[in-house]
Amino acid sequence: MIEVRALTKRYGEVLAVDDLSFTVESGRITGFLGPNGAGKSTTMRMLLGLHAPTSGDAFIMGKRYRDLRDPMRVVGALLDPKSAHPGRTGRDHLRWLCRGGRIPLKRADELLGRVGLEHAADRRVGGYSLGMCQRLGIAAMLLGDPGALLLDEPLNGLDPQGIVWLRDLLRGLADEGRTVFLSSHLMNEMEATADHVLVVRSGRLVADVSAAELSHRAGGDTVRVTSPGARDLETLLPASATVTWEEPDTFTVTGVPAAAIGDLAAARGIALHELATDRMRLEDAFMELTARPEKEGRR
Ligand SMILES: Nc1ncnc2c1ncn2[C@@H]1O[C@H](COP(=O)(O)OP(=O)(O)OP(=O)(O)O)[C@@H](O)[C@H]1O
Repeated sequence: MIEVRALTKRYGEVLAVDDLSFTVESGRITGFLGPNGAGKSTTMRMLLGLHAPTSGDAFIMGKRYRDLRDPMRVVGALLDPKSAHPGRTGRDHLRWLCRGGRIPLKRADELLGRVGLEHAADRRVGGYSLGMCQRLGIAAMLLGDPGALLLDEPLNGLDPQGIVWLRDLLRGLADEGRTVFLSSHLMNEMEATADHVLVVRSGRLVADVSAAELSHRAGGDTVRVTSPGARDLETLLPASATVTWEEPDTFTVTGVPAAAIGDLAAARGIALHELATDRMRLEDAFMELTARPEKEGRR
């Protein structure tokens, strides 16, 4: 579990984190979402003892980072994928971290295999692609088999296969009961990855909700339906549905999920030529939450 209480960080005139309080539960993936400059990295750095808070507290598994006796075994972090020394090989980098954390050196090879870098283990990190650096960073994060994981924008620089791979890995880690906390500035990315989302704006928490709840706040998804029997289908929709006609055979509808529309059409033998959920609505919900028309929250 990760806990932040009234955490505040001021850099001169800039209030980067403003009286932030939240809890990140174990056993699920929690997204830390906010536009650039919202204070996500600063919060993570304070959790990891890299920056001192101006006031407030940050706890990992019930303790301040500086009070952890064996930090690599409690928390793993992926902050800057390019932090490994470019002149070292991937294996040497991980072994060097093992030595610092009093972790058996064989963990380096175990993790290189787990992240799919065994073939590049003896190449210098300077020649790694960004995606390979991310994988090496993830291996480093997991060396101590920690219960809490913090990842700052981990999906940046990964190709689509890499994104799916990382999502599966994080899901597996959460299913093992670990606390998985990752930041992003992209709502759609979070929606596909996280179970729960903390939204920050100007250093303040503006939402602490499930991804489904955030979608609900946007008024639910809009579903686009094209069917030669569209008029008939409309008459079958529940009272909660709000229909907007776009073409003689096409309407968009809110208040009823796509699956329910598909089931209705199937039950009445109505052919569907298109049944699509507009995911952009979720992005809209996020934009609305994080829009900053005035310098709200800054003092
Ligand atoms: N070391 C620093 N000195 C001065 N200001 C800083 C420092 N680090 C961050 N800031 C400022 O604090 C605010 C929050 O930055 P932070 O990097 O935590 O945001 P973020 O949500 O992680 O954004 P991004 O996605 O761009 O990394 C920004 O206004 C930033 O310019």
